[in-house]
Amino acid sequence: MNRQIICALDTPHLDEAIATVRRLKDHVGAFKIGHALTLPNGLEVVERLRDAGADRIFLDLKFHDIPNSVALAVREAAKHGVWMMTVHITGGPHMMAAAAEQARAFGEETRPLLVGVSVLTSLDQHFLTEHLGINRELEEHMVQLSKLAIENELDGVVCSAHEIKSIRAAIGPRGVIVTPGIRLAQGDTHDQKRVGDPGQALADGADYLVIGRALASSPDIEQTMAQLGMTR
Ligand SMILES: O=c1ccn([C@@H]2O[C@H](COP(=O)(O)O)[C@@H](O)[C@H]2O)c(=O)[nH]1
Repeated sequence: MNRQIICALDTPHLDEAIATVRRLKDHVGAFKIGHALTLPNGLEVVERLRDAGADRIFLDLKFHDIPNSVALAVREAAKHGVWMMTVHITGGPHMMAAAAEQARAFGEETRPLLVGVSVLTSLDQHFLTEHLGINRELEEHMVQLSKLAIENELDGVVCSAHEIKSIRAAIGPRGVIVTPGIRLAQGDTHDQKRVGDPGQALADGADYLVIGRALASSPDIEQTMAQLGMTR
């Protein structure tokens, strides 16, 4: 079991998600669900996955709206007892503060952790510069947005393996860093642009690693965890 690994359940099929939870619950610390699973099945999937053995559920719906709408969404999602949730940092300071206030209303022990998303791991510098017209370096952009997230009461941020060190230096030891886009050296990068090695990501300061396809499609989980260097 490695409690720092979060397995992404990217499927619309609840039966498949439940089977993956049963297969991996003794190997990983949490399971992440998003739109693919919740849109066809509703947020009741949280209870169903918990019944299957998923103690910690990360609801990755990446809320991005005006403060009032995001606050309402966070409150409704938190009622399901999820462990972690995502909001977009570019929703702005008022939106993040409103989300954090709602999460905190559920009590320190049971409230969800809120982490902020800035530049998705499927994007690169070219997109940022050419299509969004942002002229600073992607890493610097993410450092500034990550600082904004912590200043506005989020618990942490999502970033790729490329930015962990500089974001950790900027937000300090207490901010939670969650890193998707984790791949083996020779692994298929799929639709991800900014990928990294699991051991290096943890050494650089990530608290949690999100791994989807490599785990969910693994025919031999013991072997895949060993290849990832994640058996401790
Ligand atoms: O910037 C981001 C934010 C979230 N994700 C999510 O992580 C997993 C990655 O899946 P893989 O199969 O390991 O690529 C997926 O659920 C994304 O929604 C991300 O990849 N990048």
